[in-house]
Amino acid sequence: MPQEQAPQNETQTHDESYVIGYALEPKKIQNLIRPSLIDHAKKQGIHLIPIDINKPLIQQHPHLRFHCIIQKLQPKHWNNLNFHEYLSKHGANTTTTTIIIDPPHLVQKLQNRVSMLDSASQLPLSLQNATVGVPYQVVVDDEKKTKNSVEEMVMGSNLRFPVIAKPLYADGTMKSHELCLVFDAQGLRETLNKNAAGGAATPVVLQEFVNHGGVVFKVYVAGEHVRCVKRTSLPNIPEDKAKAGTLKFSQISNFTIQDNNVGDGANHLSNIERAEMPEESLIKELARALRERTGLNLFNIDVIRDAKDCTRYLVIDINYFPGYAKLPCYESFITDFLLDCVRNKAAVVCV
Ligand SMILES: Nc1ncnc2c1ncn2[C@@H]1O[C@H](COP(=O)(O)OP(=O)(O)OP(=O)(O)O)[C@@H](O)[C@H]1O
Ligand SMILES: O=P(O)(O)O[C@H]1[C@H](OP(=O)(O)O)[C@@H](OP(=O)(O)O)[C@@H](O)[C@@H](O)[C@@H]1OP(=O)(O)O
Ligand SMILES: [Mg+2]
Ligand SMILES: [Mg+2]
Repeated sequence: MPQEQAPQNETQTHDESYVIGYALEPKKIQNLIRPSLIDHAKKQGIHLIPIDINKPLIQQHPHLRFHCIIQKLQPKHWNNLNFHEYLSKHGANTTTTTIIIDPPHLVQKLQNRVSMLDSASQLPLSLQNATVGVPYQVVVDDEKKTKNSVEEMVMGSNLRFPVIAKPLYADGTMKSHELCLVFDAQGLRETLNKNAAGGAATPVVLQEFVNHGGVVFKVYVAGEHVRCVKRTSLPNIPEDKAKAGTLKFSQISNFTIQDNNVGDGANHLSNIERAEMPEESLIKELARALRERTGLNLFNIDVIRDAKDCTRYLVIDINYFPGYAKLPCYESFITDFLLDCVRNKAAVVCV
């Protein structure tokens, strides 16, 4: 359907026909809004319409009434679009409500690796004897770096090497995904002193590295819909094999076994194949609890399982609006969520 043309029943008459806008950056559109999704959604009465993220929404698609809008936006785009102006015309206090999925102030909490994990700490979850927690972590900012020696930082906390240094701000930039495994005090000194061109400069979080068998469980959440998949992770670091210095890496869970710089390819494949999935009830409870804690609908949770204690799960990362297209049959996963939003508006938290 050309962008300017409204779906035939655009003036909202047919119960089973809905207009969903997507306000996304070009890369996300390319990854997510594939013809297979557009076709599948259309068969369920959902028309997916692109929204230009660089101009006010009120100036776009004058003949369309959006039932719902999904978005992953930088603040400047949020300002450009001026949803508030649009909502004052089509918002909650009018008869033609448009719902915008997930408010930016809640999404922002996932863009800081401290507030992100706060939502996952002390979860009241203990199913089949399994517990879910977060790794121990400390923040090092410029002030702390100047005032304390590396030895003081480590000795003064419960941190033990190896640690992972992660940029504090997980704001979607390439830099925010540049992580560093740090094996000793010298490695930490180097990591903290890197300049802008050299990776993890402050502010960073230093997070306890937990051996977990080289597999990360990615739990994708879209409202009440939940799917868990296994992906590549860092291999175990044997305690008796002392390593020194640092190892930089980025977005390792996207690596396949063809990527030859992640340990031994064959071992990784079998690690992933062999790893048992967490109990479904645990995954569902975790997703439900984090939906409640974060107030968000669209996110994924990276979870690892302690290699020493298979009942101990740890949330290490939460991402807003992740790469759903990596899920098998993601088309129905996304469409079912959108149908829930438009049919049962009370079930979603929105702007
Ligand atoms: N505390 C930890 N212990 C062991 N491994 C970890 C830990 N934290 C992260 N990792 C490994 O590093 C990878 C990247 O870490 P993390 O998910 O925090 O980074 P990210 O850049 O935010 O990732 P994403 O691409 O999912 O947004 C994880 O998938 C996991 O393999
Ligand atoms: O597409 P985007 O730019 O949103 O990238 C997201 C990426 O999806 P993609 O790999 O399909 O691109 C996600 O991968 P999975 O967890 O689903 O594996 C994850 O890395 C997010 O953290 C990224 O969002 P960011 O943190 O950078 O905002
Ligand atoms: Mg991650
Ligand atoms: Mg992340």
